[in-house]
Amino acid sequence: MKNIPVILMGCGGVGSQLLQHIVSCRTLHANKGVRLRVVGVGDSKSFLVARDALSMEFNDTFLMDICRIKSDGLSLQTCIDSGKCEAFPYPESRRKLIDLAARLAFALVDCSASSETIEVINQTVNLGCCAVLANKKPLTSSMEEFDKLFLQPRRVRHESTVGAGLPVIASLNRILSSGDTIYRIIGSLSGTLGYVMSEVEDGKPFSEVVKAAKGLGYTEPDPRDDLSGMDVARKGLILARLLGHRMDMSRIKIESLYPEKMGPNAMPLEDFLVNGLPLLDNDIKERIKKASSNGNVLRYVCVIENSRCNVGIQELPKESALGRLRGSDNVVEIYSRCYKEQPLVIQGAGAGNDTTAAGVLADILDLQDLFP
Ligand SMILES: NC(=O)C1=CN([C@@H]2O[C@H](COP(=O)(O)OP(=O)(O)OC[C@H]3O[C@@H](n4cnc5c(N)ncnc54)[C@H](OP(=O)(O)O)[C@@H]3O)[C@@H](O)[C@H]2O)C=CC1
Ligand SMILES: N[C@@H](CC=O)C(=O)O
Repeated sequence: MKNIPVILMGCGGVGSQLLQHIVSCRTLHANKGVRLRVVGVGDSKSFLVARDALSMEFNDTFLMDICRIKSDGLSLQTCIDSGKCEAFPYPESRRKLIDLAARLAFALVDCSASSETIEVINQTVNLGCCAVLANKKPLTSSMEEFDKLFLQPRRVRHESTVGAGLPVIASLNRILSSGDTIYRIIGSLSGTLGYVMSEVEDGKPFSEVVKAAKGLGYTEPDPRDDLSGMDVARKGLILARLLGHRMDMSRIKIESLYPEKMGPNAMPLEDFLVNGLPLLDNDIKERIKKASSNGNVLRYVCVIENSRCNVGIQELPKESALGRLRGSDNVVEIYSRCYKEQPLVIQGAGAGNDTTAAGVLADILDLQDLFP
């Protein structure tokens, strides 16, 4: 039986769902000759590690306790007295991770939405570990950090960073490996914005629909990351960099759905959700009404072409591939030498804890040949 030690950073919607998937797939994995040994779990405040991570692991009851604690909105610090693990506050936890990576090769899974994880990911990968990311931020900082991370490309997986569980990155890599040239990608890459647009089309207020998207686990921890277009821009940047374009976020033209005075530096999240969002209802409703009077719909679209990437709202025919999208579905159209007239199209649920965590789990399993 192959053993893959797993350490999870970030145990919110996606991370907790991943732990549940790991537990519920025990028999399936055993039949494939693989066992995932979860030896550490961290949230924003602390990091829990099995007492002897080289030989011990968290048992499934403890993993489910962790999920319960997190879904009750509590900190992992609550588990400190359980006697099953050692607990480390930040930043001591980072040192513990590096220390452990020197003795044990593990899969470090980033299900946080933090930009602070990149250093520890790079250091552990350098020491022989693997990294699996749902978090887009480590892939969208400087080109230098991106290059560092991909010094060991076989040890890094990040399928869920674009299109959640959809096989977007895998398809792109296969096309590129075959020597085919991709010259255009166009897509609706935000589950949140797709859901919001189609629900507002059906007559619901924008503010209510955004809050519903948050409740359904589609949005980023702060939904302004979605509404500002930043989340889509990050996905666009990841795809553009995979195509070989050495570009930074500053090169992407991004359209925001709220004014700067409602941004994270000007307004606390709670204030934005309660007081800011309703102020946007009318504008979006009017834009959608105007598009509808032309027989069109609004979709938030990402276009990558000629080493340029733009993200923003487009008015599109209702019957186009993008116009037909409903709910949290994403669609990605890839045009290349082989897919010239008719693009390769990937479509399906593009957000949600279940599908995202499933994508992360598939990435971990994909690493099995790198573990003894
Ligand atoms: N939801 C979705 O549909 C998809 C999400 N993703 C990505 O998955 C990631 C997680 O999303 P989601 O689960 O919805 O977010 P949540 O806010 O539910 O969870 C984030 C978790 O990360 C923890 N955290 C924050 N900072 C750190 C840190 N520095 N180190 C370790 N853990 C940290 C938080 O801790 P605490 O609990 O203490 O706050 C929380 O447990 C995001 O990067 C998102 O972009 C990708 C594709 C789809
Ligand atoms: N907030 C994102 C989640 C997946 O990346 C989205 O809505 O698409």
